[in-house]
Amino acid sequence: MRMHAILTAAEMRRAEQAVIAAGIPEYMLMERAGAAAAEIIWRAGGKRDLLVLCGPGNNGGDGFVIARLLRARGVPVRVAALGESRTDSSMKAREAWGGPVEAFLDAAPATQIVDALFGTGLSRGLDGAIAAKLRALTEQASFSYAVDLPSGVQTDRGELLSDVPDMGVCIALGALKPAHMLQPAAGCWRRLVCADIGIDASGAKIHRLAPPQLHPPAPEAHKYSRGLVAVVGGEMAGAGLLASQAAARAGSGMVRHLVQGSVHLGPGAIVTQQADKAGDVARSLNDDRFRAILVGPGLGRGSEASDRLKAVLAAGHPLVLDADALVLLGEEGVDAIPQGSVLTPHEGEFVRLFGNLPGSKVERALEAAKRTRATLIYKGSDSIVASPDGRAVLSPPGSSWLSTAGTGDVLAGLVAARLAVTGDGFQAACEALWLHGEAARRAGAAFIADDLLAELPAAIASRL
Ligand SMILES: NC(=O)C1=CN([C@@H]2O[C@H](COP(=O)(O)OP(=O)(O)OC[C@H]3O[C@@H](n4cnc5c(N)ncnc54)[C@H](OP(=O)(O)O)[C@@H]3O)[C@@H](O)[C@H]2O)[C@@H](O)CC1
Ligand SMILES: [K+]
Repeated sequence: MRMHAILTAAEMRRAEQAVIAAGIPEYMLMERAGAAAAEIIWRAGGKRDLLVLCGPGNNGGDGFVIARLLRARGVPVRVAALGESRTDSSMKAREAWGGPVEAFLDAAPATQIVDALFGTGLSRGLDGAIAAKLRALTEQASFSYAVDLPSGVQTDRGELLSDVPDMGVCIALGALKPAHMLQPAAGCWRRLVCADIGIDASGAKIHRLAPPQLHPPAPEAHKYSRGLVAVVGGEMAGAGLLASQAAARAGSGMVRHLVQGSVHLGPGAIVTQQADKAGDVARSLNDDRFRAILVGPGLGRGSEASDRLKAVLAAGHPLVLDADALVLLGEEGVDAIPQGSVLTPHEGEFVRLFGNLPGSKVERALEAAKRTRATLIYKGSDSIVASPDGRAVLSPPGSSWLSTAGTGDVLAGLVAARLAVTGDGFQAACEALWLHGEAARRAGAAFIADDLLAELPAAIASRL
């Protein structure tokens, strides 16, 4: 399994400095970056006419290298620049290009365009006229490539500091940056490729979500050794049932669904147990064989729900806290969250729990994990798993069809199952997030949350 490292702009600069200190000049790195990008462009666009847009820094320098190398392959190349080149390496690359350089705002369109205006050194939004010209040229081109990042994208936060047109391919250089995974930036291209330029990113704390390595049950396994899960439901039985089924299909040995009222729904494999009062919940959970308890889906937000939640918090088992449990904890305060729990907030729940924390979504997720000493899945179209020890995993954009009722309940059930199986909150969160995305991919279009359940066995089988 290959874990893609994600480096912030500052970490990227440090990694670059380490390579330079080891004797590779900066210009050599620029040549590598330009060569890698040129290869990708050549494979996609061949000899179609190309316009390279170069900025004043090293991103522009990469552009000049790309222009020179593709010209040498017989591509009709023009270059347009935003003024003079300002770094030593980009001046060198411009000199090596040696051809004409048009004024950016006057550049005529081309079949292919390369955005090498700004990369990790972007410090503010593009001027209106420059952004408008970049959009016009991009829309007039049939092929468009962003070098490292589309110009206007903030590297660490994934924000758009000015208007960014839709690009065809984004060519990340050396390592992925947070903006390659975070929205809205991650929605600005159709394809993302990462070019290796010899940067050592092995110390990275942030990675892209990778397909997990899963294992079948051991030969001597039985239902309790595989992990007993409880799903503590409440007012709305359907949500708890979805979560229970997800937990049952994601590798746990047995699932008990504690319901309010005499509701007996769902497949026979799920043990439905009536637990009307908080005391019933406490009694049911008084069993050492539980490896994970999920509470939140369908719980409700009234005083009864609050009492049920307290019974769960006091039970002393590894917990997955989702949905209404997070809302109730938002009122109660995060101090009530037992250390080592897994929390699965979406944006609204996150803000209720932690307020408006500063920084990027990654920094906010890590700060919340540190405060609660819990693993977080900070959900969204750019979900993040954050550990209190500082590790974070960022999920690439998945199926937008997941934005439908009940998919969060399925994810919470998956986390509970994987927690019961692995005993490790961070690993469980990563595995669950990947399985959820993979089930959605397999379910195709216009699915409902229940459809994800049927896809789980195949998603799991693909990783054994
Ligand atoms: N790290 C690596 O290992 C490697 C990195 N490489 C490449 O280098 C890139 C980073 O290069 P970089 O640091 O020179 O920054 P870059 O993005 O070219 O822009 C900085 C310049 O733009 C200016 N400027 C900023 N915003 C502006 C605005 N809105 N409007 C106008 N001007 C604006 C800014 O000026 P200032 O903010 O000081 O006014 C400065 O002059 C990286 O993305 C990758 O492509 C590879 O070559 C090799 C290996
Ligand atoms: K760029």
